[in-house]
Amino acid sequence: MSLYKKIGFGVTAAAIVGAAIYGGYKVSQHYGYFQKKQTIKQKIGFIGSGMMAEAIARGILEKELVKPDQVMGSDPIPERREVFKKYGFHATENNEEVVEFADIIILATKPQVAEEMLKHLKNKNLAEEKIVVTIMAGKQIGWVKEHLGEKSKIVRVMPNTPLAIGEGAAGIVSKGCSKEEVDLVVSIFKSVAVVEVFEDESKIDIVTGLSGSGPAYIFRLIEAMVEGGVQGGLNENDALELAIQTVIGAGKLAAKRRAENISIPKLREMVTSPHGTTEAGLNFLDKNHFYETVSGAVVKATERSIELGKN
Ligand SMILES: NC(=O)C1=CN([C@@H]2O[C@H](COP(=O)(O)OP(=O)(O)OC[C@H]3O[C@@H](n4cnc5c(N)ncnc54)[C@H](OP(=O)(O)O)[C@@H]3O)[C@@H](O)[C@H]2O)C=CC1
Ligand SMILES: O=C(O)[C@@H]1CCC=N1
Repeated sequence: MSLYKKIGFGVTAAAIVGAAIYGGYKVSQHYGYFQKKQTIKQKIGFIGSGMMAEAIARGILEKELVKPDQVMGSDPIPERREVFKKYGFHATENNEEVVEFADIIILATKPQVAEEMLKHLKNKNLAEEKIVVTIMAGKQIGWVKEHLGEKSKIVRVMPNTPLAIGEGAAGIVSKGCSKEEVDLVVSIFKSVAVVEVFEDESKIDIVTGLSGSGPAYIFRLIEAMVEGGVQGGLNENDALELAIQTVIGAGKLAAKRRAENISIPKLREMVTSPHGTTEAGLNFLDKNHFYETVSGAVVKATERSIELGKN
């Protein structure tokens, strides 16, 4: 190819890429083709601007699904409102203001204060016009409908905090919504999470025990691995760096190899040399019921979710 042609091609390609990015398209890093950047026009309101509300709002902002002025959060705590304002979101003390503002209202208070919070949501338009998303552990759609009216359109979502960096996992069920309304909520969460949609609402309690609470189990695991490294003589910073990367690497490897039908036990075997170090570590875990302890934690958290739904 002549130098002129090479330069000509380069300039043309750069111009196409530039125009595409300007027009809201981005080049997929993985596949090298143009993708339309997903955006939504609906306004999102959070009742309760705590940890999970921030994770969702931050995640969808960083994905550029919404602009900051499409988001509002309410909270009685001034510091939480300040956190929301720092992202450029609207923030208020008044839940009614969120209901007025938003097309999609996310109920993000603790389940223990849900009854009190719902009692005060008296906005007449809520039932007919708005989609209500509840992320509250345990609280069933039927229970929310008792407060907001039979006609209300409710989607129950169980997210987790890695949504904040686009690496979440979420379970979704809905009642009283059109297919388009459910698809809209699913697409919002899909922009920042792997999403499983269920028919049977009781699955959401299990999702809560597994992936909703799950990040905390992994953080506890990291804490314990760091402790082991420090006991062996590493400094805490090095131990933390290595433990975090081990969790990231193992998680990514599990995801990639799963796509190639390589099972998790097989991946474990690939680390475990006969009579080697891993075997010694795993034997200690087994002797101390690690497997039953972790699966039991998921069951206990699931049971707590069911219990929270009864109160
Ligand atoms: N954190 C997580 O990883 C996940 C949480 N969830 C669910 O998300 C919900 C929120 O959890 P999380 O973010 O951790 O909790 P937070 O306590 O961090 O957030 C809730 C916020 O709501 C405020 N609040 C209390 N009452 C009201 C009210 N009447 N109106 C408006 N705001 C109010 C709270 O203030 P104050 O502290 O004064 O009560 C608090 O700032 C829970 O229902 C939880 O089950 C679901 C999945 C994962
Ligand atoms: O601990 C909780 O109750 C909430 C629900 C899932 C994660 N955090």
